[in-house]
Amino acid sequence: MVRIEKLSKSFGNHIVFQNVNLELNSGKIYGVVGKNGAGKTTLFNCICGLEKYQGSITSSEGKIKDFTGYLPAEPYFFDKITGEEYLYFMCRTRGFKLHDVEDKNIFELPLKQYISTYSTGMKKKIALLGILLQKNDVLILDEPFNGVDIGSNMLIIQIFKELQRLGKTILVSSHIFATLSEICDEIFFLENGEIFQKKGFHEFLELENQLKNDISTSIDKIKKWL
Ligand SMILES: Nc1ncnc2c1ncn2[C@@H]1O[C@H](COP(=O)(O)OP(=O)(O)OP(=O)(O)O)[C@@H](O)[C@H]1O
Repeated sequence: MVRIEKLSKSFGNHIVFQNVNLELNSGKIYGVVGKNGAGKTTLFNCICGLEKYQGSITSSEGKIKDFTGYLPAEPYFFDKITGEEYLYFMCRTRGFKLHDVEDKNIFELPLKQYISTYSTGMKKKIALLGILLQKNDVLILDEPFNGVDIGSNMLIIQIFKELQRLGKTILVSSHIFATLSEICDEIFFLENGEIFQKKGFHEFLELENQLKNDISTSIDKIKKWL
């Protein structure tokens, strides 16, 4: 379990969020939604130890980075590394050797090619495959569905369900609300520096309606000049 207590993060005078308290339990899928700039990536970076913060983020299982796989919205790769080398590297960082790499190539990626030649969606898939092969207990995924083809999106959803069955913890951000409401046990809504926890079908529906209401003013405006 990951426990987040009194978490606050600012960049200079800009408060991203304040006094956030969350618990991430095993076998659960947590969604994160919020407007562009609401703080989703910043929250993930704090949990993964990539940003300084105030408050505490702890786990009874030890150091969070030792059992957490992070998929950034725009994954970074070394120059001149092939897909296959990357997957071997990712497993090596967890102290084991990767076998039968082609058999693990569920996204049918050209593993002998340099990742620098991959498309945006292919880069996301190789990064996701890397953290899946590591067999992390916690997965933090920043917009995993973005830029990925329809079939792979369906596959990713099924992978999430399988990981949940295995007792893993998933924290996932997305701008596709229907996908999140289908797969998540809880959705965290970031707004104006606060996080609101939504649980269950009715609260998800309420949140979706709230998000729809938020855009109604803009729609009224655009109708006047479009
Ligand atoms: N390194 C930084 N320095 C200064 N401000 C930052 C930095 N990183 C993020 N911010 C600011 O923090 C806020 C939250 O950014 P963040 O990237 O977490 O948003 P987000 O919810 O992930 O947005 P998006 O949906 O567009 O990906 C934004 O106002 C952003 O401008």
